[in-house]
Amino acid sequence: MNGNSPQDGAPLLVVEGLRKTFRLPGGGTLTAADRISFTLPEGGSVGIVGESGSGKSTVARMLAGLERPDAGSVTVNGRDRHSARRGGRSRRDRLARAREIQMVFQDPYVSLDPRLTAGQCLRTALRLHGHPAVEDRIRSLLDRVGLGAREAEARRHELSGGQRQRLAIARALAVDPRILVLDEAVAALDVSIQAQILQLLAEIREDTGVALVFVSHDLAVVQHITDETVVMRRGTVVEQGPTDRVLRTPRHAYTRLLLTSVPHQDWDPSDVVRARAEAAEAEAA
Ligand SMILES: Nc1ncnc2c1ncn2[C@@H]1O[C@H](COP(=O)(O)OP(=O)(O)OP(=O)(O)O)[C@@H](O)[C@H]1O
Repeated sequence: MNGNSPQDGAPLLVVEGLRKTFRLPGGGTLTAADRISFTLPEGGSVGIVGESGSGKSTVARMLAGLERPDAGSVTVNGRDRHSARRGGRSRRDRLARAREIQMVFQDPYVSLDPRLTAGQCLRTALRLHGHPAVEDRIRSLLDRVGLGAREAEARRHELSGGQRQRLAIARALAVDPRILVLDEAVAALDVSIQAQILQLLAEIREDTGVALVFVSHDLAVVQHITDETVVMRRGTVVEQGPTDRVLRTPRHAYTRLLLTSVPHQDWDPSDVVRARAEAAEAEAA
């Protein structure tokens, strides 16, 4: 991993009071995220869960620096990622910031250059960040994510969805990030491929010590890969804590609704309707 080690005992990532409000085309505003706070230790893993529109991607984008918060701060290793500098940021600053946090999206198809083979894609990422793009390094990155010599020569349309996501993860890892933010990174994959990618991410975390921020609408997905979970609803955090505790003994009616919505043996969709009514009641109270 690059960079310095965190100051004694301090979390690697500290998110404090983040807020983002968008102007709507017809006038008016929408607060997509408000008062979002959590921490992530070095090598830790946190899940951000909630239904569609709850503000998860907005938070992920603020972490990665793709969206500027209206309030609050994102600090990595004690350094504020959004602090304004006179004259703007230099290219070097921007690249250094990108190396701290890398992001993997739901659909890597759009973010992969159709002209480049998988090997060339990694070479480009390494060069951009000033790493020597030596063949050994490219091969070991591909190997790290379970891609071989055939895939190294393939372009994006010649790779399966799972292979494309493996390549996107390899590209993110090319710069030795401290933190990977994965925004619905397995949502578009078949369940069996999802399991393989989740297993791969767990191994990468174990081997490299990279910390994970796992954004998902699916509680079953965060259950296996995160230590802590943050539950978002309509732009705010309704519950957060150790994943085991949140999933076993949810305190908020909305978390119970999310849990009830996960299909399982003897699952009855009418339970979801009931849980939704309870969540609405709890909100009105
Ligand atoms: N650039 C934008 N301009 C206006 N509104 C936006 C913008 N980006 C997001 N929103 C709105 O902010 C709210 C939160 O969106 P966000 O994408 O963060 O939610 P989400 O939980 O990630 O949902 P999904 O999983 O469906 O992407 C939504 O109501 C969305 O329409």
